[in-house]
Amino acid sequence: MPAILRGGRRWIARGAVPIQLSKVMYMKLNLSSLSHASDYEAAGIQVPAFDVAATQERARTNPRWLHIGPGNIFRIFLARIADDMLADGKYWPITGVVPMDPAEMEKQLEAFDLLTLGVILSGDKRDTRVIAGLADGLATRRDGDFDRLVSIFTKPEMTTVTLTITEKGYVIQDSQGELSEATRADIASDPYANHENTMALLAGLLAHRYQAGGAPINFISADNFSHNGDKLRDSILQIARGWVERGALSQEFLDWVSDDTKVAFPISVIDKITPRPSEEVSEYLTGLGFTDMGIDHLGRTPIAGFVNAEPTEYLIIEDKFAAERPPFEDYGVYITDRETCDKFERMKVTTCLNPLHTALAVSGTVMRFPTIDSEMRDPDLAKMVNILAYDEAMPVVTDPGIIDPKDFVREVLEERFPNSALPDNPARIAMDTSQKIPIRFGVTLQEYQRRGLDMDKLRVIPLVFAVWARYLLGIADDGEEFTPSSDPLLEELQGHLKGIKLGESVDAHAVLKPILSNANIFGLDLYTTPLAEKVEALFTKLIAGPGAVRATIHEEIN
Ligand SMILES: NC(=O)c1ccc[n+]([C@@H]2O[C@H](COP(=O)([O-])OP(=O)(O)OC[C@H]3O[C@@H](n4cnc5c(N)ncnc54)[C@H](O)[C@@H]3O)[C@@H](O)[C@H]2O)c1
Ligand SMILES: O=P(O)(O)OC[C@@H](O)[C@@H](O)[C@H](O)[C@H](O)CO
Repeated sequence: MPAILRGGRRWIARGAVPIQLSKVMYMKLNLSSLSHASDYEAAGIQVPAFDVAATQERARTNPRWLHIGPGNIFRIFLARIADDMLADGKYWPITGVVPMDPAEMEKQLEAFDLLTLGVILSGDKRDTRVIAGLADGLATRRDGDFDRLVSIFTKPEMTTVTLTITEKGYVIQDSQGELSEATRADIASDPYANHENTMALLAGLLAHRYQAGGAPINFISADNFSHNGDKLRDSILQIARGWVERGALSQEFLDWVSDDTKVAFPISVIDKITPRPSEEVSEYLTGLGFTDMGIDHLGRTPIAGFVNAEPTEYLIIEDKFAAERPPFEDYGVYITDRETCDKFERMKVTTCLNPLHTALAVSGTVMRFPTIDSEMRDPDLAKMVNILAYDEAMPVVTDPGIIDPKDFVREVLEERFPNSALPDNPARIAMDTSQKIPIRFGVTLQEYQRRGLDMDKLRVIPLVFAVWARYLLGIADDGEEFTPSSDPLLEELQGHLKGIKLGESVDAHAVLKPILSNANIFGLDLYTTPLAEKVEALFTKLIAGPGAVRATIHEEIN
């Protein structure tokens, strides 16, 4: 939203109500601009309530909390919690570690002296704040940074590692469930080396820590999947075991990593819809006077000095720690027993939020909806996710006690997804769908099987699987091409569907069998359920020609 000059004063349209700034300001987000706090205040932007430069300097030599994958959710949620702690005099600055492209560290974080502008969007309100919880930054693939990472990792006072590296960051197997070639190469290599795969990197860093005395440590995965801490532990242990089996490390090291009083892997659930940076928010910040809040790209991924998100947030962590940790519970985080985490996770990740998101992601992309909220204004799509939530998912939800599932799902369907201020693109959510399905749908299907519930009644779950298969063709419902979001199995899956053309007949069973029978994708072989046959029939309808996706969804849910 551009700034408007009126009588020499600068006005910014903020929602419906223009706010007036006392003077025109042009600034960049960096440490030096923080010394002009009045400029920020004039623009209604909250600034850190502590000495950021001094904290950053101290954090380089006195690290306490390491975060791997300092992307958007981290910057607006965990880093904000750390900022709040620092403001209260609790010394928990974060050292961010970029495990992939060092350009992410340089362009998205270091260019802004590690600061982030957090913009919370709801209705016509935008609450903007400078977040300074990230106090040091490393990129493992940058010369010299790995050595510094080892030195930080071996310090006993650095007791907590958090992660937001996406589901695929934990995967050490191939699509057939065998150890991947890259993992086998890591196991064959020097444990103490700088490994590209994050699981091997962490296993190797633990070897360094053990060698340096083995101070206890906590690993908290904050990625969106079932039993994230267990998966993290399992991947790290498999690699560590491989090293021990070939004699590169001692059994004592493996015993230490396996001992949860020494190395703890609590499970967690994190919830805050954090879309990619939006052009509208970029323009709004530019209108406030920032000259560096444009959106750049790393490959296809948009990056920016700001993060936009919804106001709602939940973080639930299992009370299982081996070492001193940030005082999370004083900052709105639930520290609770495993059962409560489990139930919350089942509610959020496997039933009441993330599966609905994936349903909207694949159908919205194929039907070319620009945002999730615009899909929620479409009666068919809104009805589709309502059926999915209330009729198909809710039967397997158990109340976690800390929030009533009925309230949670109502908030998701009536407030959070329809939030028209939140520019969330279906393509973001469609990323890595093959990795998400086993968690977002497979867990529910397994629960149906376990409880002997009737799967034949399911209408939307098979429809979503069929729309996903249709999505993989890379042809939108208008008959024109689109580029599917990245997914580690994209090429393999598209290989099975090669040659399919809209309007031409196809043997749906033959082309879909290799996909629908893959228990790694669906959590079970769909041919052991009534669903495979339904998916095949739906897929045949969905490829009947342009407009068939819209027509099939309409027909199935009405
Ligand atoms: N964005 C949200 O709404 C949201 C909400 C709740 C939870 N999460 C969880 O957080 C994760 C990150 O989301 P985000 O929005 O911050 O994404 P992002 O793209 O902004 O950040 C992802 C981070 O992970 C790193 N990464 C990506 N692939 C990796 C790999 N294979 N190995 C190691 N590191 C890798 C990236 O370098 C980056 O630092 C999600 O996958 C999800 O599990 C996101
Ligand atoms: O972040 P991902 O890629 O695992 O999933 C995409 C979205 O469904 C997800 O990010 C939600 O926005 C989030 O889970 C809300 O808390």
